[in-house]
Amino acid sequence: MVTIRLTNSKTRKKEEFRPIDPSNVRMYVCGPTVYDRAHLGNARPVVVFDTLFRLLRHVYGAEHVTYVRNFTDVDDKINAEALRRQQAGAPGTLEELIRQRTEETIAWYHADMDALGALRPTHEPRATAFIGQMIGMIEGLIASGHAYAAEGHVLFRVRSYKDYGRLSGRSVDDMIAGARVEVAPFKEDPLDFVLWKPSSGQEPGWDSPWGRGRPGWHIECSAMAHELLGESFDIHGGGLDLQFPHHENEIAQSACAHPHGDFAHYWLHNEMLQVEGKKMSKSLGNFFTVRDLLDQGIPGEVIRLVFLMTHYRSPMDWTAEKARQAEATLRKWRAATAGVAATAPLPGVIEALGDDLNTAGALAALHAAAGEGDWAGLKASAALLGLLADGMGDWAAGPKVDLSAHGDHLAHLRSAAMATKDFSAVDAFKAALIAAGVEVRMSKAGVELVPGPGFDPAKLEALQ
Ligand SMILES: Nc1ncnc2c1ncn2[C@@H]1O[C@H](COP(=O)(O)OP(=O)(O)OP(=O)(O)O)[C@@H](O)[C@H]1O
Ligand SMILES: [Zn+2]
Repeated sequence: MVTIRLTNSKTRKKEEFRPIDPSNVRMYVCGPTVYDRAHLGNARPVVVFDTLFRLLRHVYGAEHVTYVRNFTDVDDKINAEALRRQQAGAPGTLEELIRQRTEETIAWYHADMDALGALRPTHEPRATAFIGQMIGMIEGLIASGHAYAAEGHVLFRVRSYKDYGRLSGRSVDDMIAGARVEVAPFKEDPLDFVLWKPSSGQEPGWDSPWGRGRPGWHIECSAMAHELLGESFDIHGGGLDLQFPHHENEIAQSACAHPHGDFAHYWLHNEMLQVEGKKMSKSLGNFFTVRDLLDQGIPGEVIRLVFLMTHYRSPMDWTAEKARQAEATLRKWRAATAGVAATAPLPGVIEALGDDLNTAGALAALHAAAGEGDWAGLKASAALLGLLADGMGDWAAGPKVDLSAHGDHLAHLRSAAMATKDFSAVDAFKAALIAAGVEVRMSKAGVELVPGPGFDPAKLEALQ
């Protein structure tokens, strides 16, 4: 059996992965709040945990891994978007508009993540389908003294759970000093967080022992993980931005509601996709969506490979240069493996992935195989990484590229040459374009550049 070692945020150590039940390895990953298109940062955990899912399936058998990733379809951001649409004149009740928004966003999410070669998880529960379980869990927490109802809200009593703060390594008192905790008159302690809150007529709500209301975000994950994976399961994942408070709160609720279980054994957190040193996020406005990149003609497979080039626990940026490198690599690999029958994944790839999902190391093994001409091993290894799959889209048509700057430059050289009668610069630039696989059409009307079948963006880049 292959040994897998994972860095467990709970212990801050790289540990050997030992599943509770090798015939049913269980993983929960926090999914998206479905109010808008996923940005590129949102795609990072999808690719990271998809890679882990694929590795686990390879090691334990595809039938022996259960992967749950939820959709948070009850959230104030969704309500706000629906309300905005209604105010802009969209027909339908608020409830219908909310439903429309979540349906539409889930469909986008599936299309975008499919394009990245991510397998659909075993279960994709929607929070709104588990409200009964959430209410049940909250009732249990009240009964055991870990939660209290006040003014239509139910709050978790943070100080009733002695290990609160362990995952993120914070003390309760530091949190009070540092965190933006909401002080509300009905809270016993500013740290206490919401399990349930009242809904106005405008907001989606469900009947509960505390009146019509809706769950807080944290309890959603605890209830869905419990329902689908049980009191104790193997891996819980998500972005590092969720470690505190979301995951800390999930642990506290679950540990107190199910004292005989131990919730997740291994906690994994992916680092952030950044833009100029800052987390890509909707609130900062420094984002672009996966769909933006796909629409620019960048194949999903290229986006996936760019993610795999960086270890999941390191921050990373998206750069055009990385995309070009990834694209050149995939073009080469695709051409060389066409018609080749895949054998088994290379041992070096399994070993690297088993070492805390060292995807960069796995890719190095693929490059080495390419160097040796082991295309059968490379093809099998690429499949394990979710690359070179058949029908991964836009490749046949080739990428859409913007050659207008090169076209303008060529036109400029030509008009200069008309004056001097020296066409050597024009000829040299034209030859370089052709060498990069660009078809050059020059007429009196102007210059037209079209990427040809052997188009190589890296060579084009060298011309600028
Ligand atoms: N810049 C990023 N890099 C990596 N992962 C991210 C980034 N931003 C969000 N995530 C992850 O995306 C997943 C979905 O998160 P969620 O839907 O809550 O994001 P969001 O609230 O839309 O994002 P934002 O943080 O931009 O408001 C979570 O696992 C979260 O950790
Ligand atoms: Zn969660």
